[in-house]
Amino acid sequence: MNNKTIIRFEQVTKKYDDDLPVLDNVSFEIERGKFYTLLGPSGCGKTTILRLIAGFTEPTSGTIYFNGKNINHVTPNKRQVNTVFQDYALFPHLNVFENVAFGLRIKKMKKDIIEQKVKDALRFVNLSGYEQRNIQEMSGGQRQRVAIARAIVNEPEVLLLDEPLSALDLKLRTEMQYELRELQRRLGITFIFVTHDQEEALAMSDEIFVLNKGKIQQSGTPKDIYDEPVNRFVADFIGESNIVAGKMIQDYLVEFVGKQFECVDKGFAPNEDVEVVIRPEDLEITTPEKGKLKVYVDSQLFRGVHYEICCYDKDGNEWLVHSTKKAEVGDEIGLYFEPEAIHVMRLEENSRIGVADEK
Ligand SMILES: Nc1ncnc2c1ncn2[C@@H]1O[C@H](COP(=O)(O)OP(=O)(O)OP(=O)(O)O)[C@@H](O)[C@H]1O
Repeated sequence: MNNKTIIRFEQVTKKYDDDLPVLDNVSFEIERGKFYTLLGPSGCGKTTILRLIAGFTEPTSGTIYFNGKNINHVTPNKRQVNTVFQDYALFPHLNVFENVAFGLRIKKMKKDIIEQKVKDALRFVNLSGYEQRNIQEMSGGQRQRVAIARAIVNEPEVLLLDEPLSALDLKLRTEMQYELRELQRRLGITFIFVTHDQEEALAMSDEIFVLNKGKIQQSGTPKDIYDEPVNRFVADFIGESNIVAGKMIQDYLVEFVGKQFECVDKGFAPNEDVEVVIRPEDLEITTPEKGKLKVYVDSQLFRGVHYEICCYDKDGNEWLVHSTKKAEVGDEIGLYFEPEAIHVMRLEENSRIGVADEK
């Protein structure tokens, strides 16, 4: 554990009933002052991780540390953590000021201190002047900000955000993404943000944990995860990918679709069966002779910035290409790619599931 670590999960398992675990022996570290995102499909255990951090539920086994102390049995109100819920959970009968002041009143703080703290929190979320408004008179985006103000007024060390943008329309959602990111920078505290939207995760985070079936599949910066997915699940879930079966002949040489290609990967067993990922934007359309692969154009869609071209090789593998060049349906074309565009992954069953587990 390094001295930046604020939260640590050590072999945490959570079972609700006698069912399969919702979280299965998960270990990871969260550092102070960074923006983390838990990303994964519905039911993968994201909210359960937040609930464990907040103290709304306890692990079935394993240990959760906060600032180096075991907090397994510490009640939620004793944790330096606040949560912003998906539905904001605001009190409809209280005005903006009283919503934000609620927790401070329960703590029996002095009136003038409460006033100062609420004012500061509302200023942070650009809602100065809205103190007396009814919650019903606030828009979706404004309610969202009240919910954030109510959480940060307690000066938590960690703010947990459970899909806080999912109720907003696309335009407002994008605006709030910028706002949240900026707010995290200004506050300098740790944000742990839950989403199932991969674009949102890539745009906002310092670090992403990709979860599936109660396990962390991969953790890293958005670029790490996009450029070097460790397995098929991550490659498929993050962005669009072409994934084909291959064989790692030796270091820096991989075979797929019956041909051998130079690549930048190493450390596999000789002739190890692998999966190969190439992103659609890393494929360049050429004449059939100049390409590294020959494919037939099956269909094409104009997507505004690029054409999305669907092709097939002689083995029947589908190749999706994003290109500013147009292709003709039915034509044979070449596909060119650099060695760096090839990402070699171990097969799912052997893959380094839970890179974070190894820390
Ligand atoms: N209180 C509970 N009792 C029993 N099962 C639960 C409970 N809470 C969650 N689960 C189950 O645990 C699994 C993980 O749930 P969790 O809410 O952590 O997933 P999630 O990744 O946040 O999903 P979503 O994106 O749909 O919110 C699901 O199968 C869910 O049905």
